[in-house]
Amino acid sequence: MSRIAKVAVDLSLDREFDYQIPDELVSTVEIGSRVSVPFGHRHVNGFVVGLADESDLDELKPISQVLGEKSLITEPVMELARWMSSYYLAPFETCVRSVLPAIVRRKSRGEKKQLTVSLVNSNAKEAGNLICEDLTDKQRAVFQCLEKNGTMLLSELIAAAETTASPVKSLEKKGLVHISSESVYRDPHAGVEILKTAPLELMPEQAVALEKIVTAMDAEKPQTVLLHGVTGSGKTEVYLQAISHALEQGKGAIVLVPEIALTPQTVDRFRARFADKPERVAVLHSSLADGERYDEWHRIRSGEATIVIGARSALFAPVKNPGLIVVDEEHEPTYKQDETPRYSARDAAVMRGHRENCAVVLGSATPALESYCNAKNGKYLYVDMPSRVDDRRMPEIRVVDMRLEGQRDGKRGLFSKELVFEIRARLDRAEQTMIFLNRRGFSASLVCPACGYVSECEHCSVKRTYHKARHRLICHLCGDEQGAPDRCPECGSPEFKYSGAGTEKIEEVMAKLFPKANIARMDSDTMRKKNAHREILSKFRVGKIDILIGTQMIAKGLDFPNVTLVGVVNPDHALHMADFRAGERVFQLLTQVAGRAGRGQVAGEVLVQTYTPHHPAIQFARRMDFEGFCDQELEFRKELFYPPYSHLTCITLRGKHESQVEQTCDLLWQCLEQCVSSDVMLSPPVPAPISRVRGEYRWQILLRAEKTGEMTRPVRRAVAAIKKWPKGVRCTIDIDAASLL
Ligand SMILES: Nc1ncnc2c1ncn2[C@@H]1O[C@H](COP(=O)(O)OP(=O)(O)OP(=O)(O)O)[C@@H](O)[C@H]1O
Ligand SMILES: [Zn+2]
Repeated sequence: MSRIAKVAVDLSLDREFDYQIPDELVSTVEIGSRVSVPFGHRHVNGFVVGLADESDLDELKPISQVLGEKSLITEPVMELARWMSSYYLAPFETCVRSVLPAIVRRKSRGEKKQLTVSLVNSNAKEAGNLICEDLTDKQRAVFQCLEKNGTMLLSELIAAAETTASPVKSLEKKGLVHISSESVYRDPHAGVEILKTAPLELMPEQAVALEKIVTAMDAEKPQTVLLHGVTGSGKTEVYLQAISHALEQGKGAIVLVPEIALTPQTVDRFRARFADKPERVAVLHSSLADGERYDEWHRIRSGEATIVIGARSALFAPVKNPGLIVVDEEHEPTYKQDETPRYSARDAAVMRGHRENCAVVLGSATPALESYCNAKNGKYLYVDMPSRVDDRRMPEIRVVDMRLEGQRDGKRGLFSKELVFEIRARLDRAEQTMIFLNRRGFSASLVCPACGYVSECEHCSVKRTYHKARHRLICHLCGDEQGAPDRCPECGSPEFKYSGAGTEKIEEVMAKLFPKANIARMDSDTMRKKNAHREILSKFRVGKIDILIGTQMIAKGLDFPNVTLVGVVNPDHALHMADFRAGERVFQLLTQVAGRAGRGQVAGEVLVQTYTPHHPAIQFARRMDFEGFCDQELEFRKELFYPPYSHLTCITLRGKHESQVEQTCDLLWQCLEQCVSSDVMLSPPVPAPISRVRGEYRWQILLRAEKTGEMTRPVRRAVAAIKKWPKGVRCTIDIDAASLL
């Protein structure tokens, strides 16, 4: 039995402290236990992160108390936190904290209790008759109510007997009723009924894929598999059957889905397959209430739930002995957390797989170039499914050159003639259309043609977006908003121009073009209410909506067989972003959006309206040529030593005073220059592409190297070398940065 515990306390000190484990706690303290320890003159809480037999210190204070019954962090998850801390250069304690939902960390007792009341025994009736005369009217009413209904919730009993708790208490004192407290499960799916689905008979490609995955799962050293399946190839069905295999082996499974694709539809598909024992499936995502999250997490910890489906942080779910971890849409940038620790859930999943000796499946129709190269190099097993279920045809993608469109009409409309024509054809045939535009609001910007004034956010270096319904100008970066002016604040001209359409405007114009159609819009503005998602999607499913307009919310994972047309409006602005992955992102997005069309009997069609029709990302997407896209993109990455040929670290300094930020950045760069080896490519400091956010200026330094370790050591040293780190300048280090904006 170890006698010394290493404890990370909740004080952001980034170090561990040794404590003695007192005799009476030896059997309860384990790695991951939540404990209370003396610290200076007070007590603080912390986690046991390690156990030891010896300490460098002679006198150790004892742990005062263990909070909760079970350790909260299992050993493999604790190891994962340690790996994150060293790989992503994040304080260990922050990593430990981030593997637990806040509510689980805060409350050692967070279950919801309910009081139930029952008659004491079968003789109670007789006893009741005997003593009925002794009872007050109210007590009698309560007694009779229980006689009639059996055990009742205290609250229901009080309501039914039209009384208060006090007569019930009196009856308890007389020994006639028993009041007990029971935990109630806060069910995130309360009221939603699902029917069990049977496994589908697999298509040949699916069968091969499943077989390879199962072999990887059963191997002595389970492997990571890249499942490259085109949209509609039935990846989800393969996941489901692979999970069944894990269950048969007595193991659990974790399925990660991007938050945005974590629609009720997706969750229901998993719940339905395992509906014979619904308690086996737990969900973890951001729209759960705290209590629901607490219960779901503890159901996993207790071993009741063995299948977890959730967003990024569900990777840390305390599933015992997982047999499979699935990362669906593995290319999604949202798997990268954008606060410390800046981990990639995909890469951390592969890491957890290694540690728990469990297979990992990364699935996508458009794998990230990093994963694709890992598969081609043999690091991952490559499995592909190049055709759709039932040999359904891939949609035909047409690129509409909006430059020509403009010339034809003399004036530029929002929609091309072709798109309008095709939508009308769908309405006539009672088929459905989706229109995708990755910009919410009404207009991207407000411009004064007279003096050239553009409304920009005061705190960020971006334009404000006009929201017409609310008649306000809103900054999409910091959320700052103000009323839209009637005339130009600079020159007073009343001739304002709003340019660059958003989803709100598309909806308005559509409604004018197709007055009889049912049109709905899905973006973060219309999705504020809790069940808005479910409502719109189920209306769309049953055909009550003809045209669904949306942002990236509608790009992924949705499976609506009656959608035969997808229109993409202006993917161009994403191409012009100052990020080396811009082309890759547009290619992925177009492929995903296009994948929503033609998933049923009727073939689908996709129209992409663009001002840059010849851009390779658009052309390769049109031809559905993933390999062609990769070849040319990889060539460019290789030439410039960008990922996947290197690992990339982005250091960002931010602060209110630009000169201070710039000077500190220069200083840091000089330190770095002295620390890095010749294997590291160090770029000089530059202002970030979005140079100001929330009133703070931002400067960046990029480092690239084949191995991350070659950068982390010098970066750590350089940051420490700056003795006088000016107050007000903050530094973030992003290893394997997903975005440079
Ligand atoms: N073996 C099968 N037999 C019949 N239908 C199937 C089979 N496998 C999957 N399907 C159906 O095909 C459709 C597409 O499958 P699924 O959604 O799993 O594809 P996917 O590859 O995950 O798609 P995407 O990446 O586009 O979201 C679904 O409606 C699914 O029920
Ligand atoms: Zn702003």
